[in-house]
Amino acid sequence: MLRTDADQGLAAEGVAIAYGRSLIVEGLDLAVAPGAFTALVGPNGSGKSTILRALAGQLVPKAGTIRLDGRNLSDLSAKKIARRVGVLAQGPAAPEGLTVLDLVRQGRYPHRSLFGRWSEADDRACAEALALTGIDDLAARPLENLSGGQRQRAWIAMTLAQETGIMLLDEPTTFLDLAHQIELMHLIADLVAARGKTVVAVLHDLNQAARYATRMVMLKGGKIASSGRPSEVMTAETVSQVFGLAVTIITDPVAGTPMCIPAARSPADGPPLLQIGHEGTETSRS
Ligand SMILES: Nc1ncnc2c1ncn2[C@@H]1O[C@H](COP(=O)(O)OP(=O)(O)OP(=O)(O)O)[C@@H](O)[C@H]1O
Repeated sequence: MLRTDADQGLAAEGVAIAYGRSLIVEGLDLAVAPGAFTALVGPNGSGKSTILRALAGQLVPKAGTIRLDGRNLSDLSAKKIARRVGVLAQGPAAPEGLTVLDLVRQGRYPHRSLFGRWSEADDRACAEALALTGIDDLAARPLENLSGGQRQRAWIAMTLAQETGIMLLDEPTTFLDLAHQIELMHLIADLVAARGKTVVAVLHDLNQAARYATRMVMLKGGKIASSGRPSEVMTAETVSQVFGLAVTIITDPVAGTPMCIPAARSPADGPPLLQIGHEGTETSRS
C-alpha cells in the first residue's frame, strides 16, 4: 500500500472521550504536525491531559479514531505504541527504592525482546538522557530522596531514553525552577529542530508556549478554540475569550514572539495594579 504523509504520526478524527457518563471531549479533529513542537494550552479542566492520554493510547475514545502512522491506535499493542510514542504523565509514581538510573533504564523496555540482553545502545541512550537532563550525578540516588524538580527531570530522562519519534509531555515544567524550565524548553525545541522529533506538550505558561512551540492548540471545554502558529493563536481576543481574562498581547522583546500580559483584574477587585502603556511598557497605578 502506498503510504502518504497523512499516514505518519498521530491524528485524532472525530474523537469523543468520556469518563463514565461524563463526556469531556467531543468531535476532536487533531492532526499532530510531524516534526513540530505543539503546545496544548487551555484553562484547568479543558481536557488537555485527557486528550494527551488518548493520544498515548491510555484512554480509548468513545467515538472516532486515533491513528498512529495510519493505523488505529486501538489495534496496536502497548509495546508497539511505546516504541513510537514516549509519554511523560502528570505526577507519575514509582516504586519505593527505585534509583534514577533504574527509572531511566525502564525507558529502554519497549526496545527489548523477551530474552534480549542489555546492549551498548541501551547504555548509550540512558547516558545521553541523563546528560541532556543534567542529572548524571543523581543516577544512584533513590527517587524518593530527590527534590520535586530533580525527580521531574528523572522522569523526563526516562522518556528521552525511550528514543521515540513522538513525545507526549504533560506539564513537563512542573516543579522546575525558572532556569530549569527554560533549559527544558530549549531541549525540547532542539530535539524538534535538530532531531526531527514530534513533541506535544501540555503547558500552562502561554508565553513559554508561544516562545518555544511551533504550533499551539488552545482548548476550551474539550473543544479546540484555536490552533495554528503561535502568532495566529495568541491573540487578545482568543486568549480573553478562552480564559475569561482581559489581556494585552505585546511582542516578546527577546524572542519576538507574542507575549500575553493580563491587562486587568476582575472588575470586582477594582482597577488593575499595573496598566500596560501604549508602547507595551508597564506603568504603575498612581
Ligand atoms: N479520571 C477521571 N475521572 C473522571 N473525570 C475526570 C478524570 N480525569 C479528569 N476528569 C475530568 O475531565 C475534565 C478534563 O480534565 P483534564 O485533566 O483533561 O483537564 P486539563 O485541561 O488537563 O486540566 P488541568 O489544567 O487542571 O490539568 C475535568 O472536568 C476533570 O474533572
